[in-house]
Amino acid sequence: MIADLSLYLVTDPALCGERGVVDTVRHAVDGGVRVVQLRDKQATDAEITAQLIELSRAIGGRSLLLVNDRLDAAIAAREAGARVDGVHLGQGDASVLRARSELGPDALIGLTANNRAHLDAALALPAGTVDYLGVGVIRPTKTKPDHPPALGVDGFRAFAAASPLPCVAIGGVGIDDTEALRDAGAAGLAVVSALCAAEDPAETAAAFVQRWRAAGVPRVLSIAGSDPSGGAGVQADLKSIAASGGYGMAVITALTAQNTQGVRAVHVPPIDFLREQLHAISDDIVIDAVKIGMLANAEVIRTVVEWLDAARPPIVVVDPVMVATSGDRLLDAEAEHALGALLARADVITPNLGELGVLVGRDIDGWDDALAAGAVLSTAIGARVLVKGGHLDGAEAPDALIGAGTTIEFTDARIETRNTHGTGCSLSSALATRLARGEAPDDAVAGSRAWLRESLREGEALMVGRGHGPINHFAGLWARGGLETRPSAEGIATDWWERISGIRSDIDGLPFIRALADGTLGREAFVFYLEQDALYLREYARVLAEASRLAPTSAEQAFWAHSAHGSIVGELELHASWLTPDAGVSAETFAAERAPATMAYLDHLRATAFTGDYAELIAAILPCFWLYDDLGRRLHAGEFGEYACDPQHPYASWLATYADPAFEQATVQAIAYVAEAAVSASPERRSRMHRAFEISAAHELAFFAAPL
Ligand SMILES: Cc1ncc(COP(=O)(O)OP(=O)(O)O)c(N)n1
Ligand SMILES: Cc1nc(C(=O)O)sc1CCOP(=O)(O)O
Ligand SMILES: [Mg+2]
Repeated sequence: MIADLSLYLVTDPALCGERGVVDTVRHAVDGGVRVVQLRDKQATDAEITAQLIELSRAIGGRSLLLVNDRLDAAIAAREAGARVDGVHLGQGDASVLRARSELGPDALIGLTANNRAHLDAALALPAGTVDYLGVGVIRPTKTKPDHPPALGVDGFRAFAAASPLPCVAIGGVGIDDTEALRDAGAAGLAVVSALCAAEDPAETAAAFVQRWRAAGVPRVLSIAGSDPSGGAGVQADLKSIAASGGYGMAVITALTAQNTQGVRAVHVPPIDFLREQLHAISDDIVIDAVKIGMLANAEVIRTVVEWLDAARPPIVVVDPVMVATSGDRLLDAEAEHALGALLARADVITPNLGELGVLVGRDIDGWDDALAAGAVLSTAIGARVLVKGGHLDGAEAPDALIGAGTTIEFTDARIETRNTHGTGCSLSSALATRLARGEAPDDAVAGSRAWLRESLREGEALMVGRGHGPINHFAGLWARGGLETRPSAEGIATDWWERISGIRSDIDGLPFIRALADGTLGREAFVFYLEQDALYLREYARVLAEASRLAPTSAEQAFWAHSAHGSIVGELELHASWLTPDAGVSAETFAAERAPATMAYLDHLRATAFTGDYAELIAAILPCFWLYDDLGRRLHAGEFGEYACDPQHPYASWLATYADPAFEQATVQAIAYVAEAAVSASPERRSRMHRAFEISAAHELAFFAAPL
């Protein structure tokens, strides 16, 4: 394990005063100290051993524990069962070679180096003998009166630049040195008086940690499954971490074969390989935060828990991936049980309402109930809970950060988009990164949510997949960097047409279409269809007229008005030519009942017209043009059989109306108007347009299916 040396407390009994060393250490570790070095020049070895045993208990594995100078005392404390992780030795102290030999390869051994000669000597030692260098003094300090000449920050920078070993800055280090020393290459700050003499060591340590984190690029490890479509899993985590200002790393717990339409297969590699991945990272890289996502089974969960206890990352965010978008439970009972141990090691968990329900053992009934359940869970696991309300119905999309006796709610208008794949993964990764940058929890949630909303709004432009597409993790960065890419009108039209390919093939396969094409369609079904078409066209004409009224240009106003005229003329011709008494149709066709499919379609169009949004309305209007034109030309071109082109076909004259060149031209124009409106629309409005378009296409399918 590589040690996190970021905040390194060296104790001094005099400076700890009446509070004493143990309580000072306990509070400082509570505040985020990562290494404790017991330093006491007056105590006997036996006394040092006893203090190490007491400190080991007080720290409880939450920080590393070293001892200054006293190698034998460290050995004795270990033999007494204390967890003593290593020693720090000076130039005149015991040999680091002996320390390594006595304490073993996993011990943390530090060596003081105040000048170039010390550095060269350290580098001449066998590799792996020394883990880090204590380099000082940065400035004169009373804590060590016999200190060597001050290096200053620049002297430290030069030293660190020449050292392949991590360098911890020591000697006169205060909180205001944090940024400069981290920038100078420090692997950590070793402080004595700044913490031992502090009125509140926990608060002071936390302040040091916040400044240290804010001064660097957080190294964030995602432990999750792989989503080859790039929208969720480690792929989304890495994008989210990078977009939030972190350096992302990823350990893969499971391989999935999935796309925007669902998961096809899951492969869980051998558990030893997961363990190897985890240790490969923690043996080499200081981890500032971990985000844990999909853990496929109990064995994977236990392996991750075991590693967490060894690696002790300072920030752990768990996205309890337990319930699929479909509502299916993703973990078996054993895994759900094992999850408890993982949650107990989390700083924040981010369940959606389904996952919250599983974790508290009951269904969640609305937002207030979710808040209550979140509070229960937070108390039970001793961590903050970010309850995600995205699955709630309604115009609002709330979240709430619950924990430490507070509930902070965040709410915004829901963003209407189908491109929500990986939203949960992305939010939790952004949150972990922001926490590792030193942001306060509520600020980190607010910032992550704002970034996520921008990414959701821009997801449509990516045009990824035919199902629930991904968010655009870098939308904001691209916009600010001049890299924003707007889709072309042609690209949008192609994408939208492709996205209804399933509906289009379903229409082709309908009995009604097949029977119409091969001439076997019964008279009754045909007349039913004509009647419904007549009822539809009369109302469709009104919707087209509304589009004309809303149109932003006179050309579009004229086009939609002309189309409205064409629709009502078409309806009238239906009557004149087909809906006649000798066709066995009553003159009062409009007394005919609107079939459910007709009613639903018209309701969708009228509801869209009611929004007053021109772009959304013409998107809803478009499928009627596009699908009829496409179907008619293919029918007429013989794609459904040559007979459809035969003048002897019982419906030859009807089929001929489908292939009208004027209608084809009108369709091309309608597509152009919609695509141009989509290009200039905001991503959110474009998403609403696309949704209206897709719903209309689905109604077309139902309309063609109704007669048979
Ligand atoms: C982290 C760290 N760096 C340097 C020292 C100084 O150790 P040493 O040179 O052994 O001097 P004394 O501490 O013994 O006075 C340190 N203790 N820790
Ligand atoms: C223990 C120690 N070693 C130093 C070295 O330069 O090797 S300076 C030092 C004391 C640092 O105390 P304070 O943080 O209160 O300045
Ligand atoms: Mg010493």
